[in-house]
Amino acid sequence: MSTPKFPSPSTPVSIEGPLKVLLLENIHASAEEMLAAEGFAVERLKGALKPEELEERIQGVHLLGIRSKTNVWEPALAKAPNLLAVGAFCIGTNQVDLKSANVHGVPVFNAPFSNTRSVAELVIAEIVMLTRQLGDRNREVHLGQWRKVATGSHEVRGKTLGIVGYGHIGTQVGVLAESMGMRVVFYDVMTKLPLGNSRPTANLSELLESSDFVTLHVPATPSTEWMIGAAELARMRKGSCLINASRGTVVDIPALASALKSGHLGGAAVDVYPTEPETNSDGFVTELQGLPNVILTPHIGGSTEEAQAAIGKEVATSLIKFVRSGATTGAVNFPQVETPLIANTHRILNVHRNTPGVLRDINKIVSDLNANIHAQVLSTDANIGYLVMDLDQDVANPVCQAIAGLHTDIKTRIVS
Ligand SMILES: NC(=O)C1=CN([C@@H]2O[C@H](COP(=O)(O)OP(=O)(O)OC[C@H]3O[C@@H](n4cnc5c(N)ncnc54)[C@H](O)[C@@H]3O)[C@@H](O)[C@H]2O)C=CC1
Ligand SMILES: O=C(O)CCC(=O)C(=O)O
Repeated sequence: MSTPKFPSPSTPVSIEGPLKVLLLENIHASAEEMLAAEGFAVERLKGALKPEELEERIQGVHLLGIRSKTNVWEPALAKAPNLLAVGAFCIGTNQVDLKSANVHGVPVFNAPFSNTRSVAELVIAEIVMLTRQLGDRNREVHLGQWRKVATGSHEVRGKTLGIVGYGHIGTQVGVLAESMGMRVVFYDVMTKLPLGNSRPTANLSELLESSDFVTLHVPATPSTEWMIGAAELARMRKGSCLINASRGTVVDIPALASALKSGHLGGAAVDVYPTEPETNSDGFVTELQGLPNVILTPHIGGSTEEAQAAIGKEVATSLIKFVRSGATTGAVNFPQVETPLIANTHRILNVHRNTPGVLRDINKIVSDLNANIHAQVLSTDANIGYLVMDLDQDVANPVCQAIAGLHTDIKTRIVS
């Protein structure tokens, strides 16, 4: 295992004036309202930032909000010693280097199911659209062409839907599909409770071979990278359809384009791509453009007003709780601590390298400064320890300064 790249601060996090928040990618106004109501200085931008732009803009920022398109990697984290937390206003967190964020003492919060239903509903719509070739019929009539045909159009009732990744979204899709009379099978690396009449397949091949529609709902991980390539597409039934609203790295697009051009697949709906534009004004090119019965959408699976408003509130709530009390419950990359504030104390939040003797050194500082500990909670993972400590108000500041000077320190601040 490679040695993590820890930062070496010697002072507590600098917070002078209002906390600085940078929200990117048109995050819903509900988040800005909540964060501004806390007295934070919020800047909200419409688009994503390229890595080099982020490295520039992140300096001095305390809270960063992103969606799926801004990559938060080590070079940016290294330039943001005051960064307290990242809010991913979405489900996926593959765009953040979670390990780097962890060793920089930066918890990453997401919204694990606020847009789940929106994705599931889009997928259901696409199943019907694909089987009735609605995209093509719609385009033709707009162009003044009248092609009233039944050939190749089917009802979904009685057809088999194969769901790859039977998590939050996959299960919702399954429940909705059964209500339309579809037979549902699923494949997941974990053992999952089958909802309704759905049943698991023994492996991915069995699912591909037995489904009329295959829909993908896996996260972007090394195990899902290009998991649907030429070999997997060849296993799918002739005339069947593929739907990908998961991540662009899951499907080999050139292989999908070949399977569609050859007529092996009857159609596809694709919402996510290996490379996506950063803003709505950038152009976009994919090999799938212009192919018959192919629905292409611009990563809008979770883009409904309901989902975005809920995500804005959910992630802003996590960020505010973390700022005010250090609560890390729900952070996807951090030891979990949530403990009530104690009146008339000051709270020190300390992230440190998880090496032997750190707690001894910290407690020696506390003891040397004759400070009384009202509460102390430590939670650790392989690389870091996260310590929440409530002290008498008059000693908290010198204790915080001294802890930040330890060679094991990563990030320290006071909540008062
Ligand atoms: N198009 C869009 O706008 C949106 C896309 N997404 C994407 O959808 C993904 C899934 O979201 P959720 O259902 O909420 O996640 P989830 O974590 O609830 O479910 C994912 C499931 O995939 C399974 N899985 C992981 N690796 C697998 C593999 N190699 N083979 C088979 N199964 C595997 C997991 O065990 C889990 O059950 C997200 O990670 C995100 O990338 C999420 C929201 C919106
Ligand atoms: O709406 C977005 O920005 C991203 C949606 C998504 O892909 C997710 O939630 O993981």
